[in-house]
Amino acid sequence: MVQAPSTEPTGGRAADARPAPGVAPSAAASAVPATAPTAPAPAADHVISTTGLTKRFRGGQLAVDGLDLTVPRGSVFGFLGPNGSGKTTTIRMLMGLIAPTSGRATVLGESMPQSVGSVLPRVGALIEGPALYGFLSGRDNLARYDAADPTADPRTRDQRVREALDRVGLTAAAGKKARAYSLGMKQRLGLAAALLQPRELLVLDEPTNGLDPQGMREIRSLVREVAAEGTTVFLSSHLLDEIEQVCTHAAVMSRGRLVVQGTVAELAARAQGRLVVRTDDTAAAAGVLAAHGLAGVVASEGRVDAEAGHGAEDTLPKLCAALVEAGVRVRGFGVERGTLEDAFVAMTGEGFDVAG
Ligand SMILES: Nc1ncnc2c1ncn2[C@@H]1O[C@H](COP(=O)(O)OP(=O)(O)OP(=O)(O)O)[C@@H](O)[C@H]1O
Repeated sequence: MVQAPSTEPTGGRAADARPAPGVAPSAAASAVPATAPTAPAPAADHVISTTGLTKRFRGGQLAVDGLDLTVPRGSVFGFLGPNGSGKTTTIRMLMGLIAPTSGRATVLGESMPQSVGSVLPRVGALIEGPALYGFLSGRDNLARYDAADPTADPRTRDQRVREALDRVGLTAAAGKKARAYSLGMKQRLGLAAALLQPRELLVLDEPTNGLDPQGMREIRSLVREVAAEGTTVFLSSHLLDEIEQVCTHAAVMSRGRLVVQGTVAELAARAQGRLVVRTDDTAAAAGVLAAHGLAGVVASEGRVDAEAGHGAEDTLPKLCAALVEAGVRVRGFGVERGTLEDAFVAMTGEGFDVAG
C-alpha cells in the first residue's frame, strides 16, 4: 500500500492532525485517468525504469528534467540528492500520485500511472512520514491501514498486524497511542504499515530524516533485513554516508537532473583519493610531489597532500623513494580513499549542500 504524502512536508508527520488516510490502490487508481499501457515492458531484472521522465509544476518550476533511471531487481537503491533536487517529485510520479509532464515510467514492469491499480498492491511505500491517527494505538493504526487494502483478508488481519509490529520492534508499545510515539517509533510504525503484506518493492522517501542516531540505525538495519529477504528497496536520502552504508546501487540527482547512476562501489571509485605525506619537511615534500606532476598540492601543518590521480597505486613506490632521496623525513605516506561526497563534488563541480 502507498501511504498518502501530505502536500506539505510536515503534514504527514503530525500524528495528532487528522491525516489523509493511506491511499488504497483503488483510490489512487481513480485519481489518474486510465489509458491502455502502450510502452513495451522493460527487462524483467529492472523493477523501476524511466525514460525522459519530466515534471514541470504549474508555477513553471522544472522539478524533474528528463530522468532516465534504472533500478535493478534485488538492489538497495539509493536515490541521492540535496534538498530540492527532485527526489520526492520523482517518487510521487513513480507511485502514480502525480502525473508526469512528459516521459514515461514503468514500475514492476507496468506503465505508471496507468497501471497504478495493479502495481501498488505489490509495493510498500513510506513517503514524507507516515500518516497516523494520534488518538489510536500503534496496533489500531496498523489495523486501519490493513483494512484500507482491498486485497487484505480481514480474517487474518490480527495476525498480520501482530507480525508487522514484531518485525519493527513495536510489540511492547503496540497499545500506546501513536501521539506518544517518538519520531523513530512513528517511522517504524510507517514501515510496519508498508510491510503488512509481502512486497516486491519498498519505496522509502528520506526514511531517517529527523531521527537521532539510534533511530537511524534501527531503520537502516530494518532496510537491510527486508533487502536480505529479496525485496528491492528504493530509498531517497540527502545523506551520503547513509547511501554508502546501506545501498548497493545509487543515482545522484542535482537540480532535477540525473548526474550519474551505478553501483555504490563504481560511484565511489570516481572519487579520486588524496595522496597524503605526513612530514615536518612540508616545503621539500610539496616540491617533490609537484616535480612529479601531481596536481592540487597543498601543504599544511605536518602534512602535504595532492590529488592521487588514477593509477596512483603504481606510482606510490616511486614517489616514496623520491621523497626519501630528497631528504624528506617521511612519518606517514598513503592514499586516503575518496568518499561519495568527493565524487559528487567532482561530478557536479558543486558542494553537497543539503540546504539546496
Ligand atoms: N507542488 C509543487 N509545486 C511547485 N513546485 C514544487 C512542488 N513540489 C516540489 N516543488 C519544487 O520542485 C523542486 C524539487 O522538489 P522535491 O521535493 O522533489 O525535491 P527533493 O529532492 O525531494 O527535496 P526534499 O528533500 O527537500 O524534499 C523544488 O524546487 C520544489 O520547490
